[in-house]
Amino acid sequence: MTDELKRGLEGVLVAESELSHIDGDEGRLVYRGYAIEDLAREASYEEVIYLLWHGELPTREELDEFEASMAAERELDDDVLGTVRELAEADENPMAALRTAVSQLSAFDEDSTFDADAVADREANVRKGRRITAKIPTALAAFNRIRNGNEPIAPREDLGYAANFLYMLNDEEPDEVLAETFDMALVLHADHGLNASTFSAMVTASTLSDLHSSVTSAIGTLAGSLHGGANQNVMKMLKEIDDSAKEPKEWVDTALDEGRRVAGFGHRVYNVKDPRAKILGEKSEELGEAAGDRRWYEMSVAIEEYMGEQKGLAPNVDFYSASTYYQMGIPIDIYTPIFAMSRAGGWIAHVLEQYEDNRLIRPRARYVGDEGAEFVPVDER
Ligand SMILES: CC(=O)SCCNC(=O)CCNC(=O)[C@H](O)C(C)(C)COP(=O)(O)OP(=O)(O)OC[C@H]1O[C@@H](n2cnc3c(N)ncnc32)[C@H](O)[C@@H]1OP(=O)(O)O
Ligand SMILES: O=C([O-])CC(=O)C(=O)O
Repeated sequence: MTDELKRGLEGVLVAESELSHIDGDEGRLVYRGYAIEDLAREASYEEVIYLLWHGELPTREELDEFEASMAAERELDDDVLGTVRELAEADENPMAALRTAVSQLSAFDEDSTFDADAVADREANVRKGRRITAKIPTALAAFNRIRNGNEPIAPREDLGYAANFLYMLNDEEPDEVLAETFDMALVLHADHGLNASTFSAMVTASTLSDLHSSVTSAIGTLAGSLHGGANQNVMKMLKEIDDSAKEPKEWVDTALDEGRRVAGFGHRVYNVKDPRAKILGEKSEELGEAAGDRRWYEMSVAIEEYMGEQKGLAPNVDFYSASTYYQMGIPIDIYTPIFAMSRAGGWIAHVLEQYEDNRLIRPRARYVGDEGAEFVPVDER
């Protein structure tokens, strides 16, 4: 047993995984051996989660079957839709609403179980994983429509995962550029080693709790501003800079002087620019070019250059996803739930892996509290 303290578990190896590999010095990311750049360009989100869950890229036939089986699971049970409605009408935070809805899904899942002998059943977990992943977009799109005074749009089975979400969100089929850009963003966010939310899912699974609990834990963990919550804070910063007509530098100087973190910069594993930020930066630029408004992209580039000079920090995945989603017309406060929609594929893959070779995850803390305190009964204190 070592007594070396690793705050934030930095660098601590706790598992072996075949899912994703990050080279933080070279800025490289692979899912099961495939470079993220190739997957982003060539593969759909469904193809990528098939790869993560089943270990190999699907054949055409396997992909068709997998897509159809996911698409058939998109509808929400009326009770879950009722909960989503209540939460939307109460103006709940979208991540909190998603967390609650995903938790409730287990009540209507025929494979739902807390039986220790059954929680790790791989086939049942793949079925549950398909249902959870298929239903998250429906819940999120319905939530957004209801809080804006609109009725939810029923999912369509003939559209891909990405296109169907945009269709349900906007009551309009997206054009090819929007659907492909969104699909690519989902591919880029699908997995990333033992990030905090994935680890949270694994810790939950390691107690032999169930998949719904694992994904619910992960959603709660992703929500924080040091993790998935950063993407919306990036866009808030860009909007604030735009509204104030300040130079991006000035805004950053003020934030740093006040000891605040600049959202979208820094990473526990990357020491260089995140490869996903490169791809999303290109998308952000293309969207700005197409709209004849390069403002959001250029402001982002100015911040990137200045943060590099001032702090030696490079953008992470959240930085350019913000201006990409904004230029796609997506509401800012659902950027993090969209991250969850994608990362669900990775969470489930890691939970499947955890169950295969499970050991309870349980680190320890160095006790620095008092010893030998003498107990005094409450009325004598
Ligand atoms: C999908 C994702 O989860 S990607 C990450 C998304 N989160 C963000 O973008 C939020 C902003 N970034 C951060 O807060 C951090 O870079 C993290 C949490 C992502 C990584 O943090 P860690 O590896 O734990 O680094 P740590 O928090 O110890 O920071 C190291 C130093 O860099 C500074 N730093 C790190 N990131 C930033 C930032 N974005 N802005 C300003 N300073 C920063 C810290 O203040 C600290 O400085 P100090 O040593 O002088 O106190
Ligand atoms: O890996 C991490 O620490 C953060 C994360 O989820 C990502 O970058 O996608």
